[in-house]
Amino acid sequence: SSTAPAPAPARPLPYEAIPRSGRNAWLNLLRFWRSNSFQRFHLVMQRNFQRYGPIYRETVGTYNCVNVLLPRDAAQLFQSEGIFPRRMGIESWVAHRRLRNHKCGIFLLNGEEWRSDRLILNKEVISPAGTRKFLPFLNAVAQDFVTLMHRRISKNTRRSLTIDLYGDLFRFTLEASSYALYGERLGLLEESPNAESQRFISAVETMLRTTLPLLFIPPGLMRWVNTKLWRDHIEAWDTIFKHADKCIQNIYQEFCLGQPRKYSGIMAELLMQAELPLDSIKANITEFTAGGVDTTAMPLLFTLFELARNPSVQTAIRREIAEAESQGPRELSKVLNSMPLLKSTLKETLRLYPVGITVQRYPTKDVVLQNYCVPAGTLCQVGLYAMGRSPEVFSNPERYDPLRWLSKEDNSFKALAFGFGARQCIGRRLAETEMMLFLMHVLRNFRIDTVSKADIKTVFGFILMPEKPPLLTFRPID
Ligand code: HEC
Ligand SMILES: C[C@@H](NS(C)(=O)=O)c1cncc(N2C(=O)c3ccc(Cl)cc3C2(C)C)c1
Repeated sequence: SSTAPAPAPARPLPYEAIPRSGRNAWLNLLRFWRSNSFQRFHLVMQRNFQRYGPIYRETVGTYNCVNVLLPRDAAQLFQSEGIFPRRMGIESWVAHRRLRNHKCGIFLLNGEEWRSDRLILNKEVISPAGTRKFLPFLNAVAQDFVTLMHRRISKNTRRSLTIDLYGDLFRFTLEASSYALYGERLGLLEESPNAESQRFISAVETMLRTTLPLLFIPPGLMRWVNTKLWRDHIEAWDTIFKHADKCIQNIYQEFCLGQPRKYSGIMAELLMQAELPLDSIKANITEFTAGGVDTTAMPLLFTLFELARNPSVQTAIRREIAEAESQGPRELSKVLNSMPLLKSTLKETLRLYPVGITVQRYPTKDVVLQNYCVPAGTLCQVGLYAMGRSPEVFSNPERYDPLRWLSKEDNSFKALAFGFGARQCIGRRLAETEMMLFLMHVLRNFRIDTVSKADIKTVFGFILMPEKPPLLTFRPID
């Protein structure tokens, strides 16, 4: 029998017809500014998707953006990113680099400049070969963290330790990423962590906190509206660059005196390859140093909290770790690849607590999203926080269930916490490896518990973070 012709796809609706949140851009900005909505940006987006549907347009100040949350629209968007994918720039960061005559790292570069640096850096930072080289460095630091916790527990008779892990996690991630980058231990996990590195950690926090209000206002205006905010921002940046410069000088000095024979970190490899000029190496290593602290510490805190309030998941992971260990001594990367549940646990944490709450692109050609025609060059972003908690995308979204990632279900374009494609997070392998090794050693040595089973409220401070850090209890496993 003749099959009826498939209905012609409806002609895409015009861009102007996309539902809009709020009418007047400047009124929006004022409202945002007054109600300090920046910190709840992820929740505002989630509510807007519930109100307007899977696509809506937002104009806040000079910022105009199309927001989507479904995997298929993310796929459409990435298909039109071109060979020089671009996300929204951060004016205030670029302004600082110009002020101090520093080069920009790949995060701030675009076009050919970005691509040439990125391809060179990929080999040492995100490639499997590069990852295998720095993996033992991360493992040593994860083991030292466990030693530090045992030392603290042995100091009290209760044989348990209840602490706010915030500060310790920042010290762990800075110690680990610095060791992988510079091949040098900062000594942050010893009794008296040195003050200079502590100052660096708080400078990264200050810089991120002061970035937020600057995101939506042109810094030219900002300098006059709120000079203290601007001054704090610049001061924090100067501290960050001074710290990174000191680490780089140490390595550069030794390198000039004689090339190290064995692998001594990402920075030394880049110096030896000499494919990037020194000022480009400095600009990128500084980004990696600062970008490797909060971004990796937060998901660890959220994972420990979720495992504390989901003891059955915690037990299942502990069993997987024991199983992986019982296969006898193997190369560490093979051990990590034999722990799918642990890897899915990280995915589950990043689904509910995506460090970067959105992924942004400017499509290079017109793209159809939710049957609307979006012109090339329009800023579009995928709301990761809203997607991760949308019942349209994930069944029982509120349930912390890492096994969902191991089911036969089609999860394509659902795990976007590290972005997508050629411009995805270059620190992805460093972060994943660091977090897996940390959790492997911590879970093998301690049972994690928490009193409060209530959800953690999150705030957006350029990084998604807990409003109040949870209190966790560590009990040694004899
Ligand atoms: C060592 C450095 C480093 C670490 C650690 C790191 N990042 Fe990144 N990340 C970067 C850099 C650099 C970029 C910019 C890459 C580019 O533009 O080519 C980036 C970009 C991203 C992007 C944008 C990707 C895109 O497709 O636009 C996301 C999302 C992201 N990171 C998420 C994360 C998450 C989640 C973590 C930790 C759980 C993390 N990052 C840890 C360095 C890092
Ligand atoms: C949170 C998320 N935002 S995103 C990229 O998705 O919009 C993110 C993901 N990966 C890395 C970062 N970084 C930082 O934290 C940071 C600090 C200081 C400098 Cl000099 C460079 C950075 C980068 C951009 C590497 C931030």
